[in-house]
Parts: sequence; C-alpha cells; structure tokens
Amino acid sequence: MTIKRRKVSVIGGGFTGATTALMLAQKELSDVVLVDIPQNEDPTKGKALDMLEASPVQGFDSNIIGTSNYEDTKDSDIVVITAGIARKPGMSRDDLVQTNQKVMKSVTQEIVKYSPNCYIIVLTNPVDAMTYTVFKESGFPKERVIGQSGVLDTARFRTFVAQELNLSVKDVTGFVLGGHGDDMVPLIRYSYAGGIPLETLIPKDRLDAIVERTRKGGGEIVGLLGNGSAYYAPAASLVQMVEAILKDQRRVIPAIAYLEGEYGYDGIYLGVPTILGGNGLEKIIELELTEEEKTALGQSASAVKNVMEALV
Ligand SMILES: NC(=O)c1ccc[n+]([C@@H]2O[C@H](COP(=O)([O-])OP(=O)(O)OC[C@H]3O[C@@H](n4cnc5c(N)ncnc54)[C@H](O)[C@@H]3O)[C@@H](O)[C@H]2O)c1
Ligand SMILES: O=C(O)C[C@H](O)C(=O)O
Repeated sequence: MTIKRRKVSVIGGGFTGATTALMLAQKELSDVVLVDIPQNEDPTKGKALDMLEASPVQGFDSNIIGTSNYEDTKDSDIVVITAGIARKPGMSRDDLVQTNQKVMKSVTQEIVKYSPNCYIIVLTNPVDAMTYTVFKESGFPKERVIGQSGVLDTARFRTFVAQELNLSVKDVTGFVLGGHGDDMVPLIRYSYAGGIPLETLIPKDRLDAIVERTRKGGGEIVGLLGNGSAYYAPAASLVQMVEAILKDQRRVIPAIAYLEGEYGYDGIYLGVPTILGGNGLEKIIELELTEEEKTALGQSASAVKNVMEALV
C-alpha cells in the first residue's frame, strides 16, 4: 500500500496566499500548490521556490510549487481561495464585491474541474457573500464549502484581552458570531481567561472598548499598512482550519457556514461556532442567545444580506 501525500492548493499567490502556503509547509501539513493568474506566473513560481529553499534551513519536507495552470491542483484535498483584490484605506470590504464575485466564479470552475472531491475554504472578501458564491458555483454540499473569519476575529479579541490582563494568549478564549464586518458580535458571555469569565476580570467600559477594537480590527491594520490588508493572522487562521480537517481533529472553530434554520436564518452564509473535522463542517453548534445578542446578530446578518443582494 502506498500512502499518498496530502495536497492543499492555495488560489491567489498574493500576501495572504503566499503566507498561507509557507505556514502550511512549515507545519508539514501537506504539499502546497500556489496558483495565480498567468501574468503573475513567474513571480508565483519565484515565491514558491524561495519558500522551498527555506525548507533545508527550517527542516520541513513539504513540496511547494507556483503555477497558473490548474492541472497542477488536480486531486487537492483542500483548496483555499485568497484570489481577488484587497481593500485600501477608505474602502469597506463590501466595496470589493463586484470584482471578487467574478474572480470567485472563474476560480471555482477550475477548482471543481480538477478536484471534484475537495474541501474549499474561502478567505476572499466580502467573505460571507464570497463563500455563498463559491457554494452556488461549485454545487458542492455545504459541508465542503466554508469561509474564514471567526478564527481571525477571535484571535484579535484574544490578543487584545491578553494585552489588557497581561496574561498569556494561550489562556484566553472567546468567539465571535456573525458576518465579517464592523457589526460582528464578539460574545463576552462565552469568553474566559483560564476558565474565569472575562466579565469578572475586566471592567465593562474596557471590555466594550475591546469589542469595538475587535470589530474594527481589519480596518486598523488596513490604516497602518496603507496599501493592502492583514495577512499574517489571516494566514494562521486558514492554517488552523486546514489542519482541523486534514487531521480530523473535530475542533470547535468559528467558521462561516451555510445556515438552514440555525440561529433563525435560512439560505445565507454567516459566522457561527462549528465542529471542523475529517468530514469538513461536521456540525453547527447552536447557542441560546440573550435578546441583546439576538439583536446584534440580526444587525450583522442584515449587513451580509445587503451584500448578497448585490450579487449577480
Ligand atoms: N476573510 C478574512 O478574514 C480575510 C483576511 C485577509 C484578507 N482577506 C481577503 O483576501 C483577499 C486577498 O488578500 P491579499 O492580501 O492576499 O491580496 P493580494 O492582492 O496580496 O493577493 C491577491 C492575489 O490574487 C490574485 N488573483 C486575482 N485574480 C485571480 C484569479 N482569477 N485567479 C488567481 N489569482 C488571482 C492576484 O494576482 C493577487 O496575487 C482579499 O479579498 C482580502 O480582502 C480576507
Ligand atoms: O480588513 C480587511 O479588509 C481584511 C480582512 O478582512 C481582515 O479582517 O483583516
């Protein structure tokens, strides 16, 4: 019996795509195929070769190639989509919808052609609506098409809480519900430091400030970078999701999932707590929400629905 190496293709070889490829290889999760448009083929090959040349120093054995030929993605276990444009200062994620919808449709057709059994994880913004676009275009079951936002938004929240309390980030847990926009809903009631509820450790006004900073976390980085958006923490977030599926970890991870009645929503993709494992999105965890939390989630869902109405 031959044991096959795992293969992850990353579509879009820009900041998030290239960083994701490197992090996947550094963890030896799979071989990696980094795909960009034909005009960028040489720089994409160059990035992949440069990463590969880091492997003897760092001691990882994953292969990495750069390409614009989708045949190279054949039989991928997981395909991550980071292709498209990113926002610049003064723009919202929703301003990207028209351009990126077209990109989602074309790359999905190629993905499906060569890897009809893969799992797809979407990063491209506006990510809730782009995940929906990929779901429709692929014809895949909902368990195999998910989007990334919650791991990143939660990571930002955990970072700010750890800074506030001067504690290890490892001891801080939390999670964020809803769409990946400024109306996202960090759930304080379910957030802890070493098992101790945050509400008992941080005064309300400070917690409110942390929630607000989390909501605007993407914009804070866009403002600082000046010519693009975050990529290190987004790439790390994608890698956590890929790892949960490839290793069948059954981790509780906030992901953008297709809702069919859960939380009172039907036919939209929205960030919710899920179980990710070898079968992709194995379960959506439904929590009892307070009236205030339901209202906040409703606002976030309305923002996602508004973007979905702009889809063609
Ligand atoms: N969901 C999230 O949490 C999250 C986090 C970070 C970034 N993003 C989004 O991810 C996307 C990528 O961000 P980035 O910083 O990597 O941008 P980037 O501009 O650095 O890279 C995008 C790459 O996609 C390529 N591309 C464009 N059209 C393509 C196509 N048809 N096929 C293949 N490749 C194509 C471009 O040539 C470019 O190299 C943006 O939409 C950004 O908003 C989302
Ligand atoms: O903010 C952006 O445009 C990119 C990404 O969605 C993020 O949250 O960092």
